[in-house]
Amino acid sequence: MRIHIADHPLVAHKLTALRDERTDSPTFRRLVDELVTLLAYEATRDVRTEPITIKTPVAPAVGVKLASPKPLVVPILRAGLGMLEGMVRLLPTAEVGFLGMIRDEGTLTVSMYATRLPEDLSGRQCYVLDPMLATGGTLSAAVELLIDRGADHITCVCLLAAPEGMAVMEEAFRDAHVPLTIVTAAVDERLNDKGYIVPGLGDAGDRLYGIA
Ligand SMILES: O=P(O)(O)OC[C@H]1O[C@H](OP(=O)(O)OP(=O)(O)O)[C@H](O)[C@@H]1O
Ligand SMILES: O=c1cc[nH]c(=O)[nH]1
Ligand SMILES: [Mg+2]
Repeated sequence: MRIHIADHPLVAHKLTALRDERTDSPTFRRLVDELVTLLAYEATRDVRTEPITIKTPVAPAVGVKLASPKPLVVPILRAGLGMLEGMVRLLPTAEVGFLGMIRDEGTLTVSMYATRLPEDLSGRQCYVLDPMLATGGTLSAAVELLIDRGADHITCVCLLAAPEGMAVMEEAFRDAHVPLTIVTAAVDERLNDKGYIVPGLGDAGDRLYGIA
């Protein structure tokens, strides 16, 4: 598994504003959108392209276009939905699949309540969107499902990660034959006893959408 921590002053600036408890929902949504655009630039470094020839006003030129099959972007509901627009803006040919997942706040175990994905993901590059990688229960279950359906290249885009969640992902996919990358804006200190990232930003879903 490859881990990329986006080390850029604009990323750090936006992340600081996101963490701030005084940031209201409309501003939080806008900052998530902007931050994803910056992370998407890194996350799509290996996106497959194919050559095309076009004509400039002056001469023919060889360029590239996004390859087929189309990349698949998979936001994990709810909070991952806040990252969708920022991602597809940079990947306009992408298709979008959905996973609805929620963790029990007491036991921290995850259940999947919605799945809307192609049955066969063979040959597809997949981009999983989830702002928070905490215990890793959610993201590991999502990645496992994509691998089971044949995805052959998976990149997870997270705003924040905890070391505990990173370790769970490393262990779960140690022997995976699929290239797996996690792109995140920062790795925080730890989880608290309720499974929240410290210092983190609180509950990403609630801060985006308001209801628990
Ligand atoms: O790494 P984990 O310990 O599994 O926690 C991370 C998950 O928790 C949050 O989702 P939540 O269950 O709060 O659902 P929501 O997005 O609907 O708020 C977050 O959006 C992640 O999906
Ligand atoms: O800190 C955390 C952990 C899980 N989910 C969140 O939204 N925030
Ligand atoms: Mg939540």
